[in-house]
Amino acid sequence: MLSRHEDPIAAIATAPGRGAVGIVRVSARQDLGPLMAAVCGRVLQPRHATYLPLRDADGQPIDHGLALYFPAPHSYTGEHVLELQAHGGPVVLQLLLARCLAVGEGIGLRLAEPGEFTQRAFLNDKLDLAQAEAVSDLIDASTEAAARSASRSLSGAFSHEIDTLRDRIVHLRMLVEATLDFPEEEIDFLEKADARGQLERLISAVDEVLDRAKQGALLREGIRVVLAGQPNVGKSSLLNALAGAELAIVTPIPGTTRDKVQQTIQIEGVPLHVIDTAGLREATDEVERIGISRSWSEIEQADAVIFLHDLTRLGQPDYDAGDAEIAQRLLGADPRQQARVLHVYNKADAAAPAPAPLAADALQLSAATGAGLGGLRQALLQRAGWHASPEGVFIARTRHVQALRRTREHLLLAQAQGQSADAALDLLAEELRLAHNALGEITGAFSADDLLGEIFSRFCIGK
Ligand SMILES: Nc1nc2c(c(=O)[nH]1)N(C=O)[C@@H](CNc1ccc(C(=O)N[C@@H](CCC(=O)O)C(=O)O)cc1)CN2
Ligand SMILES: Nc1nc2c(ncn2[C@@H]2O[C@H](COP(=O)(O)OP(=O)(O)OP(=O)(O)O)[C@@H](O)[C@H]2O)c(=O)[nH]1
Ligand SMILES: [Mg+2]
Repeated sequence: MLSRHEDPIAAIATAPGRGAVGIVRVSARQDLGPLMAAVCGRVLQPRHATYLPLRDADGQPIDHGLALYFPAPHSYTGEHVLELQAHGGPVVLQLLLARCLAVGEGIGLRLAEPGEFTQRAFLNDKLDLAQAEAVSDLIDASTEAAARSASRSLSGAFSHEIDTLRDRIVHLRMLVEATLDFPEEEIDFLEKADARGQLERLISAVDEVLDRAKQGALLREGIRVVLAGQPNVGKSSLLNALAGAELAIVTPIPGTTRDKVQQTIQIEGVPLHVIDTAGLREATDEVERIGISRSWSEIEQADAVIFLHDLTRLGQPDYDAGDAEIAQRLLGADPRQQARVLHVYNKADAAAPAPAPLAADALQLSAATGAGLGGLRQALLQRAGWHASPEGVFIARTRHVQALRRTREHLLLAQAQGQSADAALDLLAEELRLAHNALGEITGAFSADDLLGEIFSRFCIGK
């Protein structure tokens, strides 16, 4: 990874687009005195907002604004930071930015890459990697619950849990390494410290954090729910009912929806990306055929599939044959496929009650009246695996969940080594080392360069 002392020394600057107030932000390891003198006309008092004219090369004010100077290391990035807060028009900000870049040419001032301010904060130990990711997750949060849990992760709640686990692994590693170094005292060291008990409790603690991280990842990423079924069963009506808006076209004509319609809704703060698709049938029309093949590819990528049926048509031979054909392709013999699929019967308002015995976990509802939608929302949350209350969740990513899973696997292997009669201590030590490494990837103690590049390049410009 990039060493903390070899990061590029170029100074960086950025300005966002339109807003009430816009900030040109400069971060550099080099002295910003000359830049301040040129643009602000004076040396600023550290960490105090000063109202002054921001001047161009001819000494003419570009704007009057607030200037803030944060001398290193007490800044967001840990470098010297100068902020010029001006009126938020794009032209004003571009002029101000161009002026800074011209004055800063001597110190190599250039435009910042996406995420580069936060990357520098990470490289200068202001934030760990999980906190840096939380900055981006906070900005991109699609629900209030996601924003609150991102803020919790940014404050270090998640990192603290990881650091606590890491300390416990380090302690165990120390015991085992000490035993390896002094083999004659083997039994004493590990027995006396109850190393086996410690390892067992550590695995439970990892399980607990893993569960919370899964909830956090769910809150960040949401799940993809596809509405599938024969034409005219009410898929588009159900999307509209869930979203509370007329998003998709609804008509009595079978084959109305040709292309997918996607909308993100939230249920208890969990984002659900709901996708309405073209009704599934033997299509004769070329356009419809393409639509239907898209439906199937959406179904393949879904986390959950709502297989929608029409209560008013149950028992009609053509209709039943159509459903049977879809069921065969959708469910097959694979139990994992079946776990994804939720059977939902629509048009309960227009049908005689339960015309045929339905599967035990099937839901009945009416997209037209909204009856039964609450039950569907709960069933979707359950399918998603959501069982937390948003207050206790910190934001997390799939990357974190995977690292925790690998940590857990190595700890289990270490435990297996420790339990065998002729415990191979060197193998146990190795598994603990691997568990330590896997956990370290979360906060960035052991992270490859390409991973860091990937994480920061996904930030918006200016963070
Ligand atoms: N104007 C402005 N607002 C902003 C930011 C910014 O960069 N500029 N931030 C950008 O994301 C966030 C705030 N993040 C910040 C984090 C640390 C420091 C800072 O000065 N840290 C020093 C001193 C800490 C202290 O006094 O407790 C330090 O870490 O040493 C500033 C902003 C949100 N609002
Ligand atoms: N009575 C009643 N009619 C409904 C209900 N939901 C949908 N409909 C009607 O069923 C017809 C088809 O609804 P859509 O939502 O367009 O059905 P779809 O499954 O999207 O159809 P395609 O796009 O053709 O695949 C429309 O006339 C709707 O008004 C319901 O809950 N009750
Ligand atoms: Mg439709």
